Amino acid sequence: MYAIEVEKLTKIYGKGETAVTAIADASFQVKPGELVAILGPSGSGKTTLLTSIGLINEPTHGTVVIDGATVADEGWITGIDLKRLRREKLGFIFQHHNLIPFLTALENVMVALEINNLSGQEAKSRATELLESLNLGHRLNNYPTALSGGEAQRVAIARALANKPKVILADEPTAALDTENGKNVMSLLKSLAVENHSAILVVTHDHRMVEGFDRIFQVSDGRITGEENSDYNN
Ligand SMILES: Nc1ncnc2c1ncn2[C@@H]1O[C@H](COP(=O)(O)OP(=O)(O)OP(=O)(O)O)[C@@H](O)[C@H]1O
Repeated sequence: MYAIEVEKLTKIYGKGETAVTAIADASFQVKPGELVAILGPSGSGKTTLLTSIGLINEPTHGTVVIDGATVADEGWITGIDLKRLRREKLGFIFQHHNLIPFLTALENVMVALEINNLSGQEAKSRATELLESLNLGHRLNNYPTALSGGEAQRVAIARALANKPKVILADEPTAALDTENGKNVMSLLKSLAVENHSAILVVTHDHRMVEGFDRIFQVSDGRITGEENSDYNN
């Protein structure tokens, strides 16, 4: 079974003369454990593609299937609990970390677990373990303002992975980082694809960050115009 199946996905913002087709007829599948990059210039539709798959942005046309569940077929399927699916199946990593400023690193990760009904002590152990595996064991009780950009982004990654989602969607996760921290975040995502068997879709406009990805989609003007595989190097 595929982790993500997208068939003729189209997203049009607005109506009439001001309508913008941000994504047109995108079709592809991603297997569990696959790491896929979406590359393309600003405004080409990368974020729209991700938010449509991430059940945030209702597709105008086409089908979206997440982990075997059809969630959109010419619009959201009524009766499906999108919030629950998002919570249980998806991990979202944004360009800026979006950590909750008044919670510590540990608490930021625990919140994600508690929303999924993991109790206090269990949530604490799992969050601690995750943060330690990301070399943040010494930062558990720090607030986001006391973390470096790379550390905060790793906390956000821990939070996105806390519930072992089948699908991880990352929108420019390295944009706020220097090259070295950016490469660290990418290699972390790679190892998590392997260990958790999650499908990972990463939007970027930085060619240097996509070494070792299984596949690379080129997006231009709302269309997937090309696909390269892992021997891509730049
Ligand atoms: N909420 C919205 N309402 C109207 N138009 C939108 C909206 N969001 C995006 N667009 C338009 O859709 C197109 C694709 O935008 P999108 O943000 O998906 O591109 P992107 O490739 O992610 O860009 P960037 O790399 O700059 O983040 C652009 O023309 C944009 O102006």
